[in-house]
Amino acid sequence: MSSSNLLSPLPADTDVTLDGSVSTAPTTPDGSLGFSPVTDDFSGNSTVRARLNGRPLSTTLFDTTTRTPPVRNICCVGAGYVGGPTSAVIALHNPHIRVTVVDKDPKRIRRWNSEHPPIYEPGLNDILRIARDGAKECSFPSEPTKSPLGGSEVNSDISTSSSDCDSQCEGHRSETTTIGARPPNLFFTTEVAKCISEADIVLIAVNTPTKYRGNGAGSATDMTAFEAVTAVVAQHARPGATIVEKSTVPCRTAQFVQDTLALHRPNVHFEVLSNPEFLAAGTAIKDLLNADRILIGSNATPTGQRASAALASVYESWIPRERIITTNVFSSELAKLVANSMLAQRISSINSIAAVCEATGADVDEVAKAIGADPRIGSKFLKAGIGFGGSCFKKDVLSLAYLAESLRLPEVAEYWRGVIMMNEFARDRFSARVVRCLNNTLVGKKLTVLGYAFKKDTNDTRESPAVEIIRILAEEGPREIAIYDPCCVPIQMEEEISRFLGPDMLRSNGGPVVVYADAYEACNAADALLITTEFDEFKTSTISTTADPVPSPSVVQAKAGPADPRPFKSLEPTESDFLALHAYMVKSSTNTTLALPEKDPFNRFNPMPDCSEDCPDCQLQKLTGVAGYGASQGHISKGRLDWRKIHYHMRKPHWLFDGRRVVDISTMEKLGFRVESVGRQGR
Ligand SMILES: NC(=O)c1ccc[n+]([C@@H]2O[C@H](COP(=O)([O-])OP(=O)(O)OC[C@H]3O[C@@H](n4cnc5c(N)ncnc54)[C@H](O)[C@@H]3O)[C@@H](O)[C@H]2O)c1
Ligand SMILES: O=c1ccn([C@@H]2O[C@H](COP(=O)(O)OP(=O)(O)O[C@H]3O[C@H](CO)[C@@H](O)[C@H](O)[C@H]3O)[C@@H](O)[C@H]2O)c(=O)[nH]1
Repeated sequence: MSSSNLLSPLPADTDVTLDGSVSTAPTTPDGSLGFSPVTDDFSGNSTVRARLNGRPLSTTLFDTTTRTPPVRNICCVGAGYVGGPTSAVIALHNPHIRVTVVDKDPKRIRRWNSEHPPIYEPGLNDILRIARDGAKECSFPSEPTKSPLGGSEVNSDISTSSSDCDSQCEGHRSETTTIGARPPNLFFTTEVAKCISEADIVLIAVNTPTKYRGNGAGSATDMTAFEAVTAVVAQHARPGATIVEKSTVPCRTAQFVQDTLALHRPNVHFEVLSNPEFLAAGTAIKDLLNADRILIGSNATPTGQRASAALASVYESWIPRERIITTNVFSSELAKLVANSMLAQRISSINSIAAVCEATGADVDEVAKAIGADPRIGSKFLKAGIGFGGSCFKKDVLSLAYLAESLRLPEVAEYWRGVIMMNEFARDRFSARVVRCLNNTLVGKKLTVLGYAFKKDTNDTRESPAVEIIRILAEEGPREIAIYDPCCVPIQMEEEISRFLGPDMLRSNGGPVVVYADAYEACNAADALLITTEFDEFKTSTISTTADPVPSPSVVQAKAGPADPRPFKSLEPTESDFLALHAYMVKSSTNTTLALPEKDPFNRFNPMPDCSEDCPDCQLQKLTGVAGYGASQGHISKGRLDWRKIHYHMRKPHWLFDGRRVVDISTMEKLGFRVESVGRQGR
């Protein structure tokens, strides 16, 4: 494909062939194939044939000798948790590529084009300010300065240094580093078809939840959004474009995509790749910037390999080549489901052992430490608790189980369903323990649930075990179920509880649930406290019955924030180097008069676009009067709870049920709490 075609996109309805001439290939009208990638054709034949035009998935009609064309334009369909941050990082590290994120939801797109994006992830805003808004040239000392705390001080040094001497002089070159200006290369829009038609690579990153009705309900993947996007891509993608599955999809979905393309555009060549995402909520930017692996599945044909190499080149802008794993397309699809299923399985495994510990006197944390020291097992993902939540683990384990059932492998399906069963067992065992300890009646009692999000440092509540625990406790008729979460916004929690558990659950409608913005008010006069999310705020505070131990150097460093990343590894700093320095400067700055988004120690950022009238973050700020309260600022720790104060204002006998193993049991018992902990024998 000639580069001039790549740079000057044609209208959405114009087809251009690889050699640049206009194609006569027809574009079919809207339509759906009604395909189920899981239940369709599982004959197990190694040569898979495209059913619609008889062409094998890997067949090419094209000259395979030409070099991989450079990628100049990427379109990501789906501006959600995955599409937004992934595209932002791709754009940050590839300033020569135009990255456009498209979504059918205009409200979501408006928010991406504003000061308050629809999701909060630490570090995301700084990346948007560079890639979406364009950035100014800036310079800074190449070595750490003596006064790391003086953000503005260093800033003034920079301007003196860059304006007072010739940038080519010897002294300047060794003391000052300059990072160039860049125009915006990240865009958010609802013009789905147009942007697809302009792209060399189309990433599909739409939601693929569990089906909630019909065949396979509660287990199979709901491919509605993915199928709809595939049809649009098939009609509008430019010939020769590479279509990438970024969504988590059932194994063999690539065949469906290829079939759809062939149906709509026979005789036009497209490559289909699988490139699943492994980021976790709350650490998305860190995970993307330092990905331990990038997985790309492709056809084994020369064109498949070329497409894979082109996508790999995008990641190679910041990920070392050796971390990019290439496989066949179905292996890649399956690997994503297996990665999540194995992580979920580890949690269920340790939670099954927690039940054994509770019955025997062994301690699950001690067992986890002992087994985790074996490098063949490893120590991660062995924290026992009330079970995993989140939008991915349950749905992906169920999708794998459904796949196995579709392949007539009921034993495999049953094995993986056991992971979900154990997860529910962990959660329900905890609620049952609370009720049992409280004399099997909650009538007239106040219980306080600490933590509503599915994991710490996020306000994401999808599939949070706390929700089901609240439902079970409410059935026992307590006087009050108080809820406090350091990260979630109370009015949003109330809205969710009303939606998931019914409006009658709320105190305002006569129910037992009251949501608090203050932990101490939530715990006041409580009969029992339940820790349901592993927030650091809930850990035993240093205000204890014993003197504080001398903190270790690593603890001192952790409190001080990130270290100065200078001098950088390479002479030409990367955008990641800049962000690391920026984070260090902002964290070290003592200037608290600046609102967080305005903190710009190097004067690199342009003004951010305004929010629209319907921005929920702005509305929330107006309502609460607190700037930065809510998702836009993310989680700003309020510090650890003062457990002594909480104990003083609670009712006897001071029950504390630790569902996440976060408190120090002996300290809490010395304070007077009656502690019941997951994975430890109770009274
Ligand atoms: N959330 C995570 O942490 C995570 C991590 C790894 C992988 N995944 C996978 O990535 C995929 C996306 O997940 P997500 O969390 O980003 O979902 P999401 O719900 O946050 O975002 C999906 C977006 O797609 C848009 N969309 C749906 N249909 C569309 C259409 N026809 N045209 C244009 N836009 C459309 C929606 O409006 C929405 O904004 C899923 O398959 C998920 O399993 C998610
Ligand atoms: O030892 C542990 C570790 C985690 N959890 C719980 O497990 C859940 C999931 O945690 P985590 O994996 O950190 O968060 P997710 O954002 O759900 O990320 C998972 O799901 C994503 C979506 O597919 C993947 O991309 C990530 O790699 C995968 O970690 C949370 O409820 C945690 O409390 C435990 O109970 N014990």
